[in-house]
Amino acid sequence: MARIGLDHIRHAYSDAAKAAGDYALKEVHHDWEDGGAYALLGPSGCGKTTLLNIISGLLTPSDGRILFDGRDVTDLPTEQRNIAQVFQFPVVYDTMSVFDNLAFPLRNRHVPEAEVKARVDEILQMIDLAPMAKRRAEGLTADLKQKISLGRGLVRSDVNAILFDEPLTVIDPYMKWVLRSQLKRLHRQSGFTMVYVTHDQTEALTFADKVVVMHDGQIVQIGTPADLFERPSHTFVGYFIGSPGMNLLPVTVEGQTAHVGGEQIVLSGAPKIGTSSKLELGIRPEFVRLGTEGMPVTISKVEDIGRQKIVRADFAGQPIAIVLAEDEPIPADARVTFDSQAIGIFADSWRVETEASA
Ligand SMILES: Nc1ncnc2c1ncn2[C@@H]1O[C@H](COP(=O)(O)OP(=O)(O)OP(=O)(O)O)[C@@H](O)[C@H]1O
Repeated sequence: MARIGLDHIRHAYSDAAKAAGDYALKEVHHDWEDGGAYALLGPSGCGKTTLLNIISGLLTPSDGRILFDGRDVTDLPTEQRNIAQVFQFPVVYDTMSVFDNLAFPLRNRHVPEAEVKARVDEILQMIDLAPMAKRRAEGLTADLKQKISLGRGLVRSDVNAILFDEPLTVIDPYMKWVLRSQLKRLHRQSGFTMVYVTHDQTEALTFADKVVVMHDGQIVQIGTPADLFERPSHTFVGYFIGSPGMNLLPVTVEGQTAHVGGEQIVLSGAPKIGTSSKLELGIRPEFVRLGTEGMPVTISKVEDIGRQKIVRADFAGQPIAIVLAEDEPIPADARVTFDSQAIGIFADSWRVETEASA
């Protein structure tokens, strides 16, 4: 297993790139811990695959270096990086048995047959395919074939990292849930460094210890699922994570008071705002309280989503969402208060510290 160093990496698909906007991947500079489970999360086109391909060696970055445990591997081809990869669609040898498919990466490296058997048996148990070990892969469902691909990704114990590129795309929703939980368990048992690309927040949040949120070619935050929910660093993280996402309201700020339209909201501390041009107040729908006290709102819609209700309302001329428990009443003359500890102030999209939180 290895620590993955991303040393001032940038990538442009055109040689003529000059401005930041010409780069599919803007500067990335981070160290990912040995044995960590990282998910690269972001919408289509944000640069996830570009970054994954740079780690795997399918792409050479325009600038910067990639390091495995401090060793520069930037110019090494994929085969020499000692990584395992699991792709979106199963890569399975139909004519081989399930056992032989899993044994393939080990036999390829001339691992002694007794060791192959022990390791493959262990993986077969982990992915619940032991009863099918002798069956030919041909004719198995896509789910089962993808389980074999996952197992093959996990079979070697000497890899630097295992890279997963949207591995559950072809899997039906129930099986997705099962495999996601198994993968998390496998990570805990094995301690492999894992990097998992997805645009699905549920997948990222359930799999990863650290979620790497990407937006427009940049990493905007690396954090635990709780960090992303409680303290998003960027407005993109606020509205991309959560369902519905964070409410973002244009504000002006004077000392410890934020003004939204004609309403005043007292903050937990004075935000340290520099000369930024655009200020927003962020509050998650879960931390807006609806009752008979506070600031007026006009409710436009109530969506019943089972154990919760989502209330859509107009607050000081801005649309906001409020999450209520299913049995919470909605008063006729509804008003809102904001939990001051849950408010974030964002200047030009980035969270600013307050005197109390710094
Ligand atoms: N081979 C290529 N040549 C030119 N531009 C490319 C190439 N591959 C990707 N891009 C561009 O680089 C940007 C980042 O693409 P990338 O595939 O890394 O995003 P992604 O987040 O993985 O998206 P998806 O989830 O759709 O795969 C996009 O604007 C894309 O159009």
